[in-house]
Order: sequence, then C-alpha cells, then structure tokens
Amino acid sequence: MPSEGEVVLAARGVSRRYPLAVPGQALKTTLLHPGQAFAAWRHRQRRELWAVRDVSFEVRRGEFFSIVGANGSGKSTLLRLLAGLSKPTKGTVELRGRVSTLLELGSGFHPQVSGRENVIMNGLLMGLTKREMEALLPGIVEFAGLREFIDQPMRTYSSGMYVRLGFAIAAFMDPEILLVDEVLAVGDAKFQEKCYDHIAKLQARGVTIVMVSHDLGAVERFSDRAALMERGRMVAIGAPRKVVGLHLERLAETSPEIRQAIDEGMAADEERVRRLLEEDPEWAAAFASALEQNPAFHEKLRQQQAGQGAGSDARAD
Ligand SMILES: Nc1ncnc2c1ncn2[C@@H]1O[C@H](COP(=O)(O)OP(=O)(O)OP(=O)(O)O)[C@@H](O)[C@H]1O
Repeated sequence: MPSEGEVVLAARGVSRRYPLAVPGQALKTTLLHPGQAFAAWRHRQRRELWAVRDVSFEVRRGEFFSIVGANGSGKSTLLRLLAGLSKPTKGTVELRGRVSTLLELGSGFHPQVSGRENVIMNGLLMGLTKREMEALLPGIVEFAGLREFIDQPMRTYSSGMYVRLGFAIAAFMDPEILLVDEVLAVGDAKFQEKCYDHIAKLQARGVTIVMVSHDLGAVERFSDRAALMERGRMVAIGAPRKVVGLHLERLAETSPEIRQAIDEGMAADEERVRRLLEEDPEWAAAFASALEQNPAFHEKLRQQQAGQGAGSDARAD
C-alpha cells in the first residue's frame, strides 16, 4: 500500500525566489526626474517573487501524487525543483530512486539532430548506456508512433510529435519515480488515452508518480493524494476529490466566469441524467435502487424537493 511504503521523495521547506522583471526607465524620465528614477531603481533591487514558498511534503513508494492550482501558482517551478533542474533558494529535496522527468514541451531535445539521436542522448543523460538505449529504442518509437519520422531532424516535428516522443522516452526508461508536467494536455485525445493507460501500467508496477495537471478528471482518476498550490504555497494535501473540489471552489471565488461554467456544467449533468431517466427505464430503475441504498442522496433529494416546494409556495403567495 502506498500509505505504508517507504518515503522516496521529500520536500522540506522548499522555496524558490526569482527576481521580478521590471521595465526599464525611459531616458527622458531619468533625465527630467533623476530622484524619482533613483528611487525606482532602488525599489527594483527589492522586487522579487517567491514562486514557491516553504513547501514540505512526502511521497511514498508506489504513490500517485498530483499537484493542482491556478496559473502561476508555482506548480511547474516546484516540479523543476523536485527534478533537480533548478536549485531551491531555501530548503531541500530528497529523492530515492531512478527519476525520469517529462517536463515542458521540447526541453531536452536538440532540434537539429534526428529523433533517434535525441532518444539516445536523453538516455545517456539519464545514466543509461548507449547499448541499453538501443535496446529500448524500438519500443519507444513504436509507442510514439514515429517509425517513419525517427531519422528526421526534430525541427521538422509537430508539437504533438515532440510530446509523443518525450512521453515515450520518459515512460520507457523504466523509472522508479516519474515526474510529469502538464505536457499530456498537448497531444491528441487518442494519444492522451494511450499515455494514461501506460501511466496506469507504471502505477500497477509500483512506480511513484508526481504529476502537475489542469486535467482534474485525470487527477481524480489516478491519484492516491493531491495537493493544491496557491501563490507558491501548498495550501492543501489530501484525497484527490476533496482537493479538486477545493481548487474549483477557490477558482469560482476569484472568477464569475468560472463560477458560471461550474454551474452550467452541473446543470448540463443534471439535464443528461434527467434525459437518461426518461429514455432508459432500466437505468431509471437501477438509479432509483441506488438512491434507496444511499441515505445521503436520499436526504439531499428530500431537502431539494422541500426547497422547491417552499419556493413555489412563496411564488404562489
Ligand atoms: N525563470 C523564471 N524567472 C522569473 N519568474 C519565473 C520563472 N519561472 C516561473 N516564474 C514565475 O513564478 C511563478 C510561478 O510560475 P509556475 O510556472 O511555476 O506556475 P504554474 O503553477 O506552473 O503555472 P501554469 O499553470 O500557468 O503552468 C509565476 O509568477 C511565474 O511568472
């Protein structure tokens, strides 16, 4: 069980600071208002952004851990810190096992050389030998569906082809820990499904997976635990459904458009269920019996009906 396995990844008080890019002063302002320009320059020295702030968590062997959060909340920065591609300003990251990473699109590929050479180079960078990589190559090429293109320079590849090759390499390196950033969202739906199937296989083999994603359906489907990032901080860790629910609530609080989309999504779901109940008597019977067995649903339905009743009474008055 992941909850009992050994800790293979730990972040302890990890923070990452970036200097904030500030537009330069116009020459005219500097000449006409030197005091103001100097004050702005001094202020600039202090402007900085903590992309990740004091994040601590542990992941156990075989666990699938997802990180969600709004744009700019620090998810990718955190993953890069976990992967060792960037150094924490404060805190430490500890990893136990062979790590394979699938980060931003195209990172780690050289556009001028062929897909085949890039696969070999990626393997060497991860500590495998050329012979080991050559043995893995046919499986990687087959999975990526790039047999006819593997000897072409990668600059001729589409973004979808980059993603396919990137995923195939990361997944076939026989990782013990796989770190996956958003990239799966770029491929076509069929390839995404294939990736998720492969991830499920890795998961079944006991590979530890940390995934950053905006695909909340996939987060709920695969994760053992999820975490929510907000302005660089990890503000919640727990059951994926709860964390995703909290994330959606927070998004809805900050944006009326998102609130509307969630409400519309729920209305569309209700509409679909209503149609199914009308069209399919067998399904309606199964639904009714499921409701019977679920007191919480029953209570909710009763409250809803009571609420509607009260509403129509009020209107009648
Ligand atoms: N190399 C960098 N230099 C300066 N600022 C950076 C750098 N990388 C990230 N940032 C800033 O750090 C913050 C967090 O960025 P990050 O990409 O980690 O967020 P994210 O949660 O992955 O966002 P998204 O969901 O949009 O991918 C952002 O404000 C971003 O502009």
